[in-house]
Amino acid sequence: MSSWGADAPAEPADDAFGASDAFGAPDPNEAGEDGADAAAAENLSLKFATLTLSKEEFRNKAVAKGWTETTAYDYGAFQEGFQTGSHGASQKYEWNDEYGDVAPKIPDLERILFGGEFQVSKGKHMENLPVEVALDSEEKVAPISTFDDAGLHPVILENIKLAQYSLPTPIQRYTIPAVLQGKDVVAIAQTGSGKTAAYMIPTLSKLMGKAKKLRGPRPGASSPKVRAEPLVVIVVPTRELAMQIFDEARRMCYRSMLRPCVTYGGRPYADTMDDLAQGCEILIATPGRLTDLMDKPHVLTMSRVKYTIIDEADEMLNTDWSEALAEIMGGGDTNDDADHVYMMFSATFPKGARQMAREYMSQSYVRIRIGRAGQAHKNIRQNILYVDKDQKRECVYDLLFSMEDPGRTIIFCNFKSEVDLVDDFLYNRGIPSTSIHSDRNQCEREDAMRAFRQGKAPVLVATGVSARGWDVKDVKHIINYDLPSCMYGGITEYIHRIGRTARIGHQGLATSLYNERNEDIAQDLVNTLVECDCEIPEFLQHLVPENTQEIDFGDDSEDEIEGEDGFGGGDAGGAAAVADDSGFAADGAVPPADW
Ligand SMILES: Nc1ncnc2c1ncn2[C@@H]1O[C@H](COP(=O)(O)OP(=O)(O)OP(=O)(O)O)[C@@H](O)[C@H]1O
Repeated sequence: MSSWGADAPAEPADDAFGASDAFGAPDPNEAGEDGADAAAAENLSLKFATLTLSKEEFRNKAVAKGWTETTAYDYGAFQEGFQTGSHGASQKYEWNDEYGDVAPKIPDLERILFGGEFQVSKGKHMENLPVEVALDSEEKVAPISTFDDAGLHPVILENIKLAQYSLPTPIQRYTIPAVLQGKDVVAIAQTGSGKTAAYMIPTLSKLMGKAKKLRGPRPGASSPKVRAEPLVVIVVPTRELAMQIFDEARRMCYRSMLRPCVTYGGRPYADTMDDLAQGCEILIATPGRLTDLMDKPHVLTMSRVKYTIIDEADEMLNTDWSEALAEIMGGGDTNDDADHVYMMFSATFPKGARQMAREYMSQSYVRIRIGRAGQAHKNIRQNILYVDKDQKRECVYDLLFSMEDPGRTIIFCNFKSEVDLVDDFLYNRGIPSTSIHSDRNQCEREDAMRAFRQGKAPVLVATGVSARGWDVKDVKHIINYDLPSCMYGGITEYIHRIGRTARIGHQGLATSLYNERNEDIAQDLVNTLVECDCEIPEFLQHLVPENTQEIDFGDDSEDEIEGEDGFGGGDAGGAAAVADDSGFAADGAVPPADW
């Protein structure tokens, strides 16, 4: 064990890779979410066990739990294109007009959509997530306590149950009623807090009852193809995220008339056209491909769109996308009726981005923020190690053996060339790793992601930019091989990277390799560690603020609460909800029992 590894705490065994079967169904031995046993109590204190296994013992244990032997890529096959179809062509529920009012179940499809890698279980540590709510709305938004009391369409309620979402998360408690009231929404909440379902559930629920009336044409005998006339457009910054949101849409549209489609750069055009020509009510897209299609009126019209949703909104408001976004938000033949609803979601929302968001939203939009914009949470154990540049690879190798139990790990590098080098290095040492970055062709990207999700390659090396929003089950360890520099996202990027672990009440570890090249992010890093009660290493102690209770995060959240445009309503007569002593919004709603 090297000196770096000695500093690296191994995580507790509760949520480890092996505890819920590496590739799908939860292990029956895993304590349920209510199993507040002694072990859980100990985990609550976030104590991490010290390493006890040798590398050989660890490897044997890892193999027993699903680590595969390394297998070389067949790069030739990737060049030939998709062998088994792109992810966008994945199976979904196809409505048949003969169904009448109640559509039948399709057990095989149900298993695909809600089982295996898609089967989520809420972790045992929801109480470590922030619950303070800042809400600004002209009209009262009464938070829901359960999905059953939200007035949702019965089909989506059934799908929520199949997805095993037992209770709404804090962001869902407020966003669902706001969307059901027909409001434009800007919502900010921590990574892994369920923002996707927060917009998907109420939007689809509202449309399900009226789908027959609202939906566009379907191909028939006289016209074998139709153009896509979506009712909902969801725009996301990366291809992988588009596929993931499509998966959630496939689940939530199950047994409904709403047909989801996804389009992204790299998905073969012919494939996309064929899919859209079968009918499309929900369109998930990356911005470049969407504007491309908007220029082809025989393929796509935006004239029926009732909901435009921007996920990872601060990334999308980034100047690189600003032109495409302006076109999507109001260009082309976009429906500009007053009832067109706009929504924006992210875990981070710098002040500049918030100002831009206001340009696109109606004056009475509802703003919902859980905790502080850009806040990490205490379920992520953050650890910073001082490592010289030329020792980083060895260090990462050792870190992979530092966990008490093997789990999925993502290693972030700042450069594509570094990603390739680190992946090669680990592969040559027998680690089942894979990698992803924007220079890879689409087949390689989808294959790498599939291998990682399914656990065939439980170590993924990636550039940070590509990883926004990824939700992969059982990611136990994030390693920042490089820390993001302030020129390239800084602490915002760091928060998104470490947020790939410890999702929805689980715990995880984030280890960052630090040296003098990272001084520009040091102060922000220390502030984040202090806020999350994580240990500050000796070499960063001098940056610990004197008053740790009043750290200036430079995010201007307080401005929002107090200012004219503020969250919390202020003079605008808004229905402000702030946390009471119990940490739940003091708005009269009864908090769910176990959040
Ligand atoms: N109410 C719920 N109960 C249990 N699990 C849920 C619930 N809502 C969502 N989830 C699950 O939580 C996980 C994280 O959700 P999601 O990806 O939407 O997070 P997010 O807030 O968008 O994160 P990020 O900011 O990183 O994109 C998903 O696996 C999702 O299926």
